Amino acid sequence: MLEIKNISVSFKDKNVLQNLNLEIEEGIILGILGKNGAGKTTLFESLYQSQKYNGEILWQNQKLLRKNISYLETENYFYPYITGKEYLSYFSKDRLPKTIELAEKFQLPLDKFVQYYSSGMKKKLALIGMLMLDKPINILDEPFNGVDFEGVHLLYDIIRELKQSNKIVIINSHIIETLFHTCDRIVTLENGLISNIFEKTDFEKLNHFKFV
Ligand SMILES: Nc1ncnc2c1ncn2[C@@H]1O[C@H](COP(=O)(O)OP(=O)(O)OP(=O)(O)O)[C@@H](O)[C@H]1O
Repeated sequence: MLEIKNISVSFKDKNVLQNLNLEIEEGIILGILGKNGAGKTTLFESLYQSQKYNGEILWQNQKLLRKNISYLETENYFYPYITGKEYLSYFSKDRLPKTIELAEKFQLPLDKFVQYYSSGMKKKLALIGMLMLDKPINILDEPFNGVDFEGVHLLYDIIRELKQSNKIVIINSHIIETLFHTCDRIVTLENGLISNIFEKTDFEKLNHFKFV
């Protein structure tokens, strides 16, 4: 279980997260919906331990450590003169064949310098690297952005596999249909806390949902 307990984050006089609480069980794919500036990135960075916060984040009853979590950020930055294959070799070590298989499914030109990749290709490359880290908790921030039709379907399969391996996946997407398709549960982030929790059977209600 991942337990987020009374997390608060402030920037100067702005309280971005205010005593936010959330529990996520293993094998759950959780979607987060929030308006621009609602604090999703701040929450992800707190989970990733790159943002200072007040409160507690526990994984299996211990303080959550960076080694247990991976984070696919919205923007992906690469050294331009590295090839896709060289990049992935840093992550995969003993799993290079699996990595290359995934890259082939995504039709990534692995021998090209990353500087010649499109933004969708960079997203796919970063995603494969992240998957190879094989962490129990995985944050995907806008993973569908820039990814082509076939890539989206591959990503659906990958998320399904992560669920089958009992991993936690936290997804932020402004394309609600992608959340309907992938998530077991969707929460809304408003005024610094989790304002609603929708289970799969309630997703229909989100079609009419309005933020306060
Ligand atoms: N380092 C910072 N210093 C000051 N204010 C910040 C900082 N980081 C974020 N903020 C503010 O905190 C609020 C939440 O930002 P955050 O990036 O977490 O929102 P978000 O939900 O990820 O937004 P978006 O959907 O636009 O990416 C915003 O008002 C933002 O301006």
